Amino acid sequence: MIEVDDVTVSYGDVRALDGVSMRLDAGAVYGLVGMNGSGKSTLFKTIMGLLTPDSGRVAVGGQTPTRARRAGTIGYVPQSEAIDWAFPISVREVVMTGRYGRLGVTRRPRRADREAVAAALERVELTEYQDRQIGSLSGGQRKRAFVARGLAQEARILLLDEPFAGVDKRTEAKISELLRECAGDGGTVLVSTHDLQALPRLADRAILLMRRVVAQGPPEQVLTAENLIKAFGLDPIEHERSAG
Ligand SMILES: Nc1ncnc2c1ncn2[C@@H]1O[C@H](COP(=O)(O)OP(=O)(O)OP(=O)(O)O)[C@@H](O)[C@H]1O
Repeated sequence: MIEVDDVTVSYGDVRALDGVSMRLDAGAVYGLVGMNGSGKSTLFKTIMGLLTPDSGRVAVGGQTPTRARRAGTIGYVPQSEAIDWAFPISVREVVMTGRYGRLGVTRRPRRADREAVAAALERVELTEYQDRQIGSLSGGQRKRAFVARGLAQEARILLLDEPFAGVDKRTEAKISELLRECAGDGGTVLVSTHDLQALPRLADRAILLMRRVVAQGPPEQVLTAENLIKAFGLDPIEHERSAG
């Protein structure tokens, strides 16, 4: 569903991704793990066609990323920091933006759109909050609103940039369950997370990123001490010993 082949992406002199390759199939959840600055958001933006690689190739459902995005194939839940929470828009309207690709030129939602939005709000348990301004929700509720937008879009691919940051365990479990359902319905889900403990339950496959792919495969095979040291730097205990 997503093919990333030897992709290198730079911001001026900063090389954010260096020869990254991966293949993401339909019907699975992929957990993307790496330290701050390892290139996770850059990878999402590249798959979305918002950044152009210096070299290498990305295909999304056999199309270029830009075409796939414009066709509504990809649902994207950005990092909270990337969203303007003061924007005067209700929770329901945020979720409706997931349907924009399907609305006609009038942009007027049809019954099917309203039903998809209502169903998505129900699934994330935000029905009673639908008329609130998006910025008036708590951090976890905001995340759920954006997950609902991805669900309402009915995209075959869902990319989520740290949907668990700052949410409580119950919300994390709820979002995880929804992502598993999406994969169960044949979707491809790529989710970045810092919660290594929850990864085996969430993801079928883990991808450890440090500008390059350090390891990818079943979570238990990827999250070894050796790989984590490669991806996150020095083992803190070893570091203390050698420093002491
Ligand atoms: N717009 C930009 N201009 C210049 N450098 C950038 C830009 N965006 C990201 N970078 C750099 O590219 C590298 C990868 O950043 P990216 O945001 O992809 O990391 P990340 O893994 O998503 O990090 P985090 O976990 O902190 O969100 C970092 O070194 C970062 O400083």
